[in-house]
Amino acid sequence: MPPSPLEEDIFPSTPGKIKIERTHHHTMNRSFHRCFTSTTTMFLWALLLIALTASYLSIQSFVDSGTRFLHHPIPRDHVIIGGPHWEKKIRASAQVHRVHGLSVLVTGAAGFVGSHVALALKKRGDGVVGLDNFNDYYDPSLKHARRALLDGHNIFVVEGDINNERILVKLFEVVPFTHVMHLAAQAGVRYAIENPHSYVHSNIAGLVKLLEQCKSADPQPAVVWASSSSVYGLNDKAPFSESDRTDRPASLYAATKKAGEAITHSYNHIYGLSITGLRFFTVYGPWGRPDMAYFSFTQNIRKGKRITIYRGKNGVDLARDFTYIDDIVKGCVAALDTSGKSTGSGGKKKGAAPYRIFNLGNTQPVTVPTMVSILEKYLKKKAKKHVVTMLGNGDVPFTHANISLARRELGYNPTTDLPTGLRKFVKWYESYYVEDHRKPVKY
Ligand SMILES: O=C(O)[C@H]1O[C@H](OP(=O)(O)OP(=O)(O)OC[C@H]2O[C@@H](n3ccc(=O)[nH]c3=O)[C@H](O)[C@@H]2O)[C@H](O)[C@@H](O)[C@@H]1O
Repeated sequence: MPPSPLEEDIFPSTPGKIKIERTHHHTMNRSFHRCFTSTTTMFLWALLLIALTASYLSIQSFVDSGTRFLHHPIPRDHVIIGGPHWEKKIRASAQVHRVHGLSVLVTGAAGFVGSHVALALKKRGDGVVGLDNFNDYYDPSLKHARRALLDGHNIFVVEGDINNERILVKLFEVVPFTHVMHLAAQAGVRYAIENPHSYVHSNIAGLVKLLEQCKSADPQPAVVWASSSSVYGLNDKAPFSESDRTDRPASLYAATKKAGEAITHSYNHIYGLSITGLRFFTVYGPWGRPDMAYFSFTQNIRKGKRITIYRGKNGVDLARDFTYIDDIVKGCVAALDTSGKSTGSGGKKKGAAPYRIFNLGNTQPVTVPTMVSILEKYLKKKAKKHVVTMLGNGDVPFTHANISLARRELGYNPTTDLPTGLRKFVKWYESYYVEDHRKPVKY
């Protein structure tokens, strides 16, 4: 007998947008018929219905006010998890096509870094299965376009949340993954003020769900995951080294990434999971995230709309160690290749396993106004700049990576400077949005 497909929960695992299910529909219909027998009872029923509708609407507005900032996987009832057809697709996608190739579960595969890493792995013959909840933090159509790209390379992206244990269990039942590249997260530094709970949901609860699955798997996979340069927080010793202080986060986003480093350490210690955390420094490039400054600036400069440039204390320009996506991908792949094995199985540790953290930056900080002037040159248009001093929004004044450790251990060697990388980004942007007539969503 074919296994019965598990349909994705009607109540998505990400809280929020609740679909009201019409239960007991037929039973209620019958009762209505019995009761609507006289005009008086009809009138009373009408009154009752009005009262019920009013109280339903007020409850609904209460629910909305509590959850309106949580963004969600777009509920797609047709998504089926499990069943022979689904399993066949997963196995085909996870098929390894080279000697000693890896079999990798990439979470956040429809995301910016995830889609690039998934493609790079597949192209060299590794097996890749993607997982992504396609939430609406930014335009989901871009995520679906990235998925289509992966699909064209025979990479199957499962639509589901890392918090959905049933999906994780099922995936590991079908494929004995050697590695997990964990890139699914709630990104964005300043958005944490608006929507703190989504950071806890994805970056803390989701991470633990995934690690629970990895620790119980047999064989245990090695885990490589995305931390962030933001963990350095108020550290002012430049450039930032992995051994510098990371106990003064400036945003909740940074705090959840720092918590992730501590959480992964405990799984490494207790269960023998091999862990590598990568501190990414403001990654940018083609197929990037529309919520990031370089992307939304491009969009607004093209349209002649005003852009807001944040400035730090005493009128100091903010600076970022912008890192090009291709360099980051090489760092991710090298981290997978050098991860070493997890030692445990089925939740039991058998010995010490590697626990590593690396900066993946570019080592050349550039100020935000300089980044804007590079864009102006490529877009052949002046930006309408609105400069504001912004304090306490989660931003740090500058980031600057010391990458000696990644150079030594991963052979990481970034080669793309900001002008070169932005030129490639603008070229992609114009082909994607202008030539293909897609409409960018406002950010
Ligand atoms: O390095 C990292 O770990 C982080 O890099 C980026 O965070 P951020 O550096 O804040 O990137 P953007 O949001 O693109 O901002 C870049 C710079 O532009 C500035 N900015 C942003 C938006 C805006 O409207 N105006 C503006 O001046 C920010 O203050 C910041 O200095 C990513 O968004 C995070 O997800 C990532 O974890």
